[in-house]
Amino acid sequence: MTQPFLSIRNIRKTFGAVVAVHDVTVDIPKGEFLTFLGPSGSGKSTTLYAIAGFQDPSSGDVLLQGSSLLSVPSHKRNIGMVFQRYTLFPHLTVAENVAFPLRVRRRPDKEVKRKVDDMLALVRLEGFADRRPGALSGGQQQRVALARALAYDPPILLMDEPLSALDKKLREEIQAEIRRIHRETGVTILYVTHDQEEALHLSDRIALFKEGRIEQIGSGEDLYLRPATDFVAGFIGNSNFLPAECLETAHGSATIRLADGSVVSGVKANHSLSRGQKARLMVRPEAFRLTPGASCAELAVEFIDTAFFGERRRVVARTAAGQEIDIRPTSDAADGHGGIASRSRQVFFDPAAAFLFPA
Ligand SMILES: Nc1ncnc2c1ncn2[C@@H]1O[C@H](COP(=O)(O)OP(=O)(O)OP(=O)(O)O)[C@@H](O)[C@H]1O
Repeated sequence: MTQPFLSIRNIRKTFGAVVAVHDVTVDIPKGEFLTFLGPSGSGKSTTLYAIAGFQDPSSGDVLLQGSSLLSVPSHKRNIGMVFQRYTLFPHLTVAENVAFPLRVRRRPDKEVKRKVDDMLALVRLEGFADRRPGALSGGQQQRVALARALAYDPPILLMDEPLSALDKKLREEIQAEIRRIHRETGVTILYVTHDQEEALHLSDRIALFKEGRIEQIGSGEDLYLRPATDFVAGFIGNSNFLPAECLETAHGSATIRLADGSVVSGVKANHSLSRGQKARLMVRPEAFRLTPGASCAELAVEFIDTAFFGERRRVVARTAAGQEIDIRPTSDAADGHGGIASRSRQVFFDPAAAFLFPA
């Protein structure tokens, strides 16, 4: 087997009685864009800091091409870093900021000048070389931070919520830039965010953290289409969880009773559930249809509200059991249903596209 480029082995980190990271293991191939996603306090930053060398793990190891980094001081790990808060030196110009890591490494003047020009071109800030950070927008400052982090060609770039201080439009713009820079440089990126859209947009793979552990790791598609647990299903994308009771399971398929008394068979069940066990059926809002289809299950609802969102319409409905659910039919499928409120009707879903989890 080929040796992984970067290997995080059973990292655990405690602060007194607090276990920030329980046990995190992940192998990262060279050139991958891996995102640590998860709610606040789930251990993403602590894991990143163990790789950066800002915090020693209580146990476990971090290996770069097979060699442990733990005894290497942070500034000698050759890892670029970009953080949430702009960490530029305010008294230095943009060019001097970008040159800083090269000056520290005593690179010749000519090389420094060339590299600064290249980096400013990479982040599209040619012409800003002589400004000071205070005269730049937040987005421009983060681009300078990115240029500085990449100036000495580190093999790994760590980014901890680098866009969270920016507004939505700017965030999306810089996300596209980060993708381009990742493509052009081939640098291995580990990125921390609690924003699932950002994670889906940027990453080759996402490691979803929960309470100091990785709950599931895979492509955005894996996590969305094949969530291993109800936590993953609830965190990635939108979801409706309908309370259910398991009536029968066989060969990965279950028959269940929903709270309104209706019985649904052919539900995909990856977890072992026994007869009578309480469960939760997860149906994506876009998996509901307004017209029946082959082998679709039906659910009696009342439409409460509906709004137009371009390609899709959002419908809020209430089941006969009194639960509000979110439905996102395509707008053309919803044609003629748009203005209907407070009317009882059926909605339909394919049981094989729904997920059953233990309650
Ligand atoms: N220096 C510290 N001392 C004590 N507890 C800490 C310290 N650093 C982190 N923690 C705790 O460890 C847990 C994990 O924190 P961490 O910052 O890794 O989470 P996170 O997933 O990055 O969260 P966020 O998205 O809010 O930054 C939290 O409960 C946090 O309070």
